[in-house]
Amino acid sequence: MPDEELIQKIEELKEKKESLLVGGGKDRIEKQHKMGKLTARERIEALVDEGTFEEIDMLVKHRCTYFGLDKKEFPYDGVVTGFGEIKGKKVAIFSQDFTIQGGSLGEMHAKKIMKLQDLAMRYGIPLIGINDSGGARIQEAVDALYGYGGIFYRNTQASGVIPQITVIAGPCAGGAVYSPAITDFVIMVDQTSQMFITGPQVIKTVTGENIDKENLGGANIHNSKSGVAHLLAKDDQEAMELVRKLLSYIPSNNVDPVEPTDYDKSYKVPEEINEIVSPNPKKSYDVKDLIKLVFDPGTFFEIHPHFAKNIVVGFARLEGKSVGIIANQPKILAGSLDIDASDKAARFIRFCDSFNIPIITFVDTPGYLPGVSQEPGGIIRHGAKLLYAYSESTVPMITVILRKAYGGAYIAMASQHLGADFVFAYPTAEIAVMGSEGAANIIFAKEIESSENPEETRKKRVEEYKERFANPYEAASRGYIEDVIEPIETRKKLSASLSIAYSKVKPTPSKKHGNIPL
Ligand SMILES: CC(C)(COP(=O)(O)OP(=O)(O)OC[C@H]1O[C@@H](n2cnc3c(N)ncnc32)[C@H](O)[C@@H]1OP(=O)(O)O)[C@@H](O)C(=O)NCCC(=O)NCCSC(=O)CC(=O)O
Repeated sequence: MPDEELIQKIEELKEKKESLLVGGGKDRIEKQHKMGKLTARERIEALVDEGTFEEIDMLVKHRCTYFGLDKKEFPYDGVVTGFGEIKGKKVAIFSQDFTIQGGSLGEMHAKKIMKLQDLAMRYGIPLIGINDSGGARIQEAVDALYGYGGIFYRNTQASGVIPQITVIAGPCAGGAVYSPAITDFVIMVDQTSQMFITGPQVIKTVTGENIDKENLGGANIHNSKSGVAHLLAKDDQEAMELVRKLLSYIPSNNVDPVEPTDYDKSYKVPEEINEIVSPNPKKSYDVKDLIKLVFDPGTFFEIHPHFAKNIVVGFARLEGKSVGIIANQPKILAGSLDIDASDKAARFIRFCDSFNIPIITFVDTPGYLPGVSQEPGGIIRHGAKLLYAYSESTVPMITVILRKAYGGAYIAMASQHLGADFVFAYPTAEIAVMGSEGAANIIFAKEIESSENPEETRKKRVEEYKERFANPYEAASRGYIEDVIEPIETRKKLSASLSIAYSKVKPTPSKKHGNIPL
C-alpha cells in the first residue's frame, strides 16, 4: 500500500517542476516566437542529441529584495543550465531565458553559470553559452556585477583548457559582451542578435551620434567589420547546427584528441588542381578552390568567412583527421596581410595550438599591406601577432608556398624559420625579399637613371632579378624548404609529413606565459 504522504510529495515535486517549465509565461513565449526566436529550452533541444539534456539547478531562486523583487519569482532565475551530448560528445550548456525578466543576470543566475563553468573544467568538456539577455539585472546592482566578474574570471581560466563556444541569440549589452569575447568562437544570429557595450540611446546622449542597434552591433557588423563574431547564422536553428558542426572538428579539452572520422579512401585529387595557381603573379584565383581539392571532399569549414577576407582560416579533415588551415587569399587585396588579417589568423593559430590541432598554411602574399591607414593603425604590433602565434605553436605545422612569399610576410606565414616542420613550394613559388620590379628599381636605380635607355635597362634588370630569385630553387638550395612539388602531390605530401610530425615534441622554455603583442 503506497504511503499517501509520499504520493503527495511526489505530486508536489511534479507540479513544481511543471510550473517552472513555462518560463516567463505563454505571452512572453509567443512574443519570443513572433520575433523569430526560439525559447531557451527549444534552443537546447535543437542543439543536443535527442533526449540527452540533463538539467541542473532548476530550483535555484534569486534572493534580491530591492525594488519589489522580494515579491517576484523568476523560474530557475532566468537561465537553464545542464549537460547534454552532441554527436555523442558530452557538453555543458547554459541558455539564458529572455522570457524571464529579459534574461537579465542577477547573483543566482550568475552563480548557476559559474558552477557550470567549474563543472565543465572538472569534467574536461566544452562549454556552450547561449546568450539572450538585457544584461546585468539592474535591481541587483553590485551582485550582478560580481556575477559578471566571476564569469569572466572562469572564462579566462578555462581558455585553452576546454573549448568555449558562444551563441548570441538576442541582446547582449554592457558588461555581458565580455564573456563571449573571451570565448573561442562567437556565433551571431542575423537580425535578432546584437552586441554592444552601450546601446543607441546612451550613444546619443554621450557622443550625439545617431545609430540604430543593428548598425551599431548587429550580426552583420560583428561578422564583417569588427571581427567580434566568427560565424553568422540565419536563425536560431542554424546557429545550433553550426555549433554541432564546429564541435566535430575540435576536441573536448586540451588533452584528448579529436576523434578521426571515416573518409573516402579512393579519393584522388583531380588534375585540375595543377591549373589553379597561375605563374603570372598578376592573375588572381580563389585559394578556397585549391583547399577544397586537397582535403577530404566536403570537409572544409570556414571560420570568420566574412571578416578580413584577404586571409582564409578554417578546419578540414585530411584522411579523417581534423586540421586547421590558414591561407592567403589572392582574390582579395592580392592576399596581403593587414591589421585585421593578422588578428584573425593569429587568434585561429592560437586556438589550434591550444587544442593540439595541426596547422597547415598556404602562402601567396605580396607582403604586409603598407599605407596611411595601416601604419597609424598599428600594423607593426598587429602583424607581430602572426609571427608570435606561429613561433610559439608546438603542434605539427606544414606550409605550402603556392606563389608569392615576399619579405616579412614570407617569414610570418609559417616559414621554417618560425618552426614549421615541413615547407613545400610549388614551381610557381617566388621566395624573395620583394617583387622583382620593386627590387630592381631600388638596387639598380642609379644605373637605370644614368643609362642611355632607362626603360630597357630597367626591364633587363627586372628580368635578371626575376630569374635569380622569383622561384623556389634558391630557397630549396639552402634547405629552407623541404621540396618543390607539383600541386597534384599536395594531399599526398601533407598526409605523409603530418604522419611523421604527429609525434612532435617541441620543448618550450620554462615561463609563466609569454607577452604576445596585443
Ligand atoms: C534588452 C532590451 C533592448 C529588450 O527590449 P524588449 O522591448 O524586447 O523587452 P523589455 O524591455 O520589455 O524587457 C523584458 C523584461 O525584461 C526586463 N529587463 C530587461 N533588461 C533588464 C535588466 N538589465 N535588468 C532588469 N530587468 C530587465 C524588462 O524590464 C522587462 O520586464 P517586464 O516584462 O517585467 O516589464 C531592453 O530590455 C533593454 O534595453 N534593457 C536594458 C539593457 C541594458 O542597458 N543593459 C545593461 C545593464 S548594465 C550592465 O550590463 C553592466 C555594464 O554595462 O557594464
